Amino acid sequence: MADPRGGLRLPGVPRAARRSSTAAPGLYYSGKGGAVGGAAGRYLLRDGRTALRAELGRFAMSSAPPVFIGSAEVERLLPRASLLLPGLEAALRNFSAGAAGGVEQPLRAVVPVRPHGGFLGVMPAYSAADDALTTKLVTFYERRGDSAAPSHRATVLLFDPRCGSLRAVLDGSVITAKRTAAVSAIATKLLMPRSAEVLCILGAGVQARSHYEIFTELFPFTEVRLWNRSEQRAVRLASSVGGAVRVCGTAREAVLGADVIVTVTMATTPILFGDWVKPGAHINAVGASRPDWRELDDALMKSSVLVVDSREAALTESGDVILSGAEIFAELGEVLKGTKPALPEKTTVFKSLGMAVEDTVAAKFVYDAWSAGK
Ligand SMILES: NC(=O)C1=CN([C@@H]2O[C@H](COP(=O)(O)OP(=O)(O)OC[C@H]3O[C@@H](n4cnc5c(N)ncnc54)[C@H](O)[C@@H]3O)[C@@H](O)[C@H]2O)C=CC1
Ligand SMILES: O=C(O)C1=NCCCC1
Repeated sequence: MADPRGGLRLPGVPRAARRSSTAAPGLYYSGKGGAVGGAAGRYLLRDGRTALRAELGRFAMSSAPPVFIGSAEVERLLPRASLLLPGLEAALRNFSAGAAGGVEQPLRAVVPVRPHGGFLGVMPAYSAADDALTTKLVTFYERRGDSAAPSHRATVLLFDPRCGSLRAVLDGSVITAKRTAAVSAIATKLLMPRSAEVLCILGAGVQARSHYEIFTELFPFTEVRLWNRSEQRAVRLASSVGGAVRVCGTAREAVLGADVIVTVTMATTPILFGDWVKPGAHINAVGASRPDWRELDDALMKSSVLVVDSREAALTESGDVILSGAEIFAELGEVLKGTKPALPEKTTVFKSLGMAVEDTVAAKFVYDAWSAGK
């Protein structure tokens, strides 16, 4: 089987039944070379042998079979984060419109896994405008050192909103990387100074790459600077992206004079300080998603115009917002709608925590592209 994530286990279907069955409706895999079938099509088996058990038939008839869309396929169907911009802008506007916007999105539940320094986030949302219903399950673990294992892993479940049946299970890591960077790009378009030349990225992981990609696609920066706690990782990222990137030895060196700054680290104490920041710069603060974690210091938080994705989430989850006591000026959706001004001439901070409805938009985009046979 080509898809490295392997198969989804069907509830109530013994492994033996899955191994010895074929020619019946079932679970679909979309990985390249993976296998299989249309709506009434074949059931994929690890060894491709015969005879479907009765319980599998019963399960499969109860609803259309879900498709599994792995990371390589999500990447293929969503090659550029910028494809999400119109859908995300609409979703942000709708979210900030309250009930009239048709976005149902409770505050995410975050379960600490204390002995292992990890967290599980559960992020459900329904968007009436998209008629799409999803839940993302995302784990994030504070790294030990700078190990190569991903710190974040995610899966998105996409349901048929008409009846609640599961339509698709999608890799959520690519979706998370791209939708987060796209939302930062939306904030940047609205809030950055008029002539922005220097981009600075603090952090060199998954989000650093996705932010680099969309920011250099959309904006004409003349210089890109990168700093990471471990310089080796910054050098690796810089040499893999294809464009010119200056790796800086200190965060301060990277920040001084920058017009747009992106913080995408796993830091839990400030790595960006107000007295380094050029007046009028725009900052996308993407990390520090726990109430006691920080990326930005109090001076920067208090002296900037603060825009957030969700007020409720910022006041519950963001250490930078809660511990600094900074006042929230607007939600990004309010600025998009024009009910709050953008103020690009001021120093601005967009505090991003990530919203479930962003995953809804991205998952629907990927699923629709898959359904269209792209
Ligand atoms: N706002 C949103 O929608 C989302 C936010 N995030 C957050 O963005 C941040 C980056 O995520 P990824 O790139 O996926 O993580 P990653 O693990 O791929 O990269 C994290 C980077 O931070 C650096 N780092 C680790 N500990 C540090 C410390 N104590 N101080 C300074 N640097 C440190 C690492 O060297 C690495 O370059 C995380 O805080 C994550 O939780 C992630 C997904 C969505
Ligand atoms: O929105 C997300 O997805 C995440 N946000 C904060 C950290 C974990 C993932």
